[in-house]
Amino acid sequence: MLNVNSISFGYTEKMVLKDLNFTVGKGEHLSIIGESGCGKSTLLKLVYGLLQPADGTISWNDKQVLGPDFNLVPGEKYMKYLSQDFDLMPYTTVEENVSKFLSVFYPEELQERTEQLLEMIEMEDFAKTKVQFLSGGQQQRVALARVLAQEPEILLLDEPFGHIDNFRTNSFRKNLFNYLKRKGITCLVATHDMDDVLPYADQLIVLKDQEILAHGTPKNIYRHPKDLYTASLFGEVNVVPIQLLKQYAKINKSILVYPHEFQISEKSGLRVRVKKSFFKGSHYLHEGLTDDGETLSFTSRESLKPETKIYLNVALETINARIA
Ligand SMILES: Nc1ncnc2c1ncn2[C@@H]1O[C@H](COP(=O)(O)OP(=O)(O)OP(=O)(O)O)[C@@H](O)[C@H]1O
Repeated sequence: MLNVNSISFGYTEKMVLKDLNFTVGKGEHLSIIGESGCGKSTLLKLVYGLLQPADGTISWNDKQVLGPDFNLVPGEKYMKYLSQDFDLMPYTTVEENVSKFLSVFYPEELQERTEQLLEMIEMEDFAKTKVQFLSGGQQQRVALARVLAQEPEILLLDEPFGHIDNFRTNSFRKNLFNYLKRKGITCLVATHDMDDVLPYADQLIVLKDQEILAHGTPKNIYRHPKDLYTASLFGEVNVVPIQLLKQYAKINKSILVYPHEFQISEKSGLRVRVKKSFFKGSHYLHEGLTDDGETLSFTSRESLKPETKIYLNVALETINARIA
């Protein structure tokens, strides 16, 4: 188990992270999200031992991770960190880059493992291509296979699909996260992409103002966002006074409503005039104006003409869940 215990850190006197505490079990997937500059990469570097915490300890199975003050060559053997720099050998082939870390004493196994890893990154056809001739996204995939060839117990990934196009990302992401689960490799992923988080992460940490603002399962944090900051990390969100939705309500409070949580009615509810519509593939996202001049985002399956008047409603159970 990875144990991060009261970690604080600053590059200067100003702290970037303050008193962080969490644990990650063997084979678990933890995602770290938060606005740009909130300290996601810094946290991964601390866990890897590249930075020295000002306070606190980090340990893996009760063995302390030593930072650069105590470790001449920072980084632990059982842990791999894939940063934005890929650290590949450009003048050798994809195959050689990956197999370099496999044992040469078992040539058959070496060949099989290399093929397995190339299949996982969907680069079988590039086995004999020199890395210098690959695109950024392809290099990122090779870097990942190379790291996995070293069979780490923990893998730290910083924006792992940042250079890979959407077309590839979906299948590659699925291959990778399934592979890590199968092998029982613990992984910590710093990301902006909710498609990395919602389907795969066992735990989610939201960072803000040096601290952990929310910590739980992705489902729980998504369904019960603590505040606008957290909800906004998942996409568009509305802040709606309850009295606008239920006039009889005595509570003078606002709740967070995701666009798809509005139900559209032609008869009753909160009256809105459609202003703009955006085609999103599976649905339309609309911007509408209430009689009070508030802009709300909501979705529908069908297109809506500008200036159409419709009524929005939110299920009582959603309202109750958000008030709580
Ligand atoms: N080497 C450094 N020296 C000084 N300050 C740094 C250094 N690296 C990062 N910082 C600062 O520390 C803070 C956290 O940076 P970090 O890169 O960890 O954020 P992040 O959440 O990973 O951002 P992003 O999502 O944009 O990658 C930022 O304010 C950044 O400017």
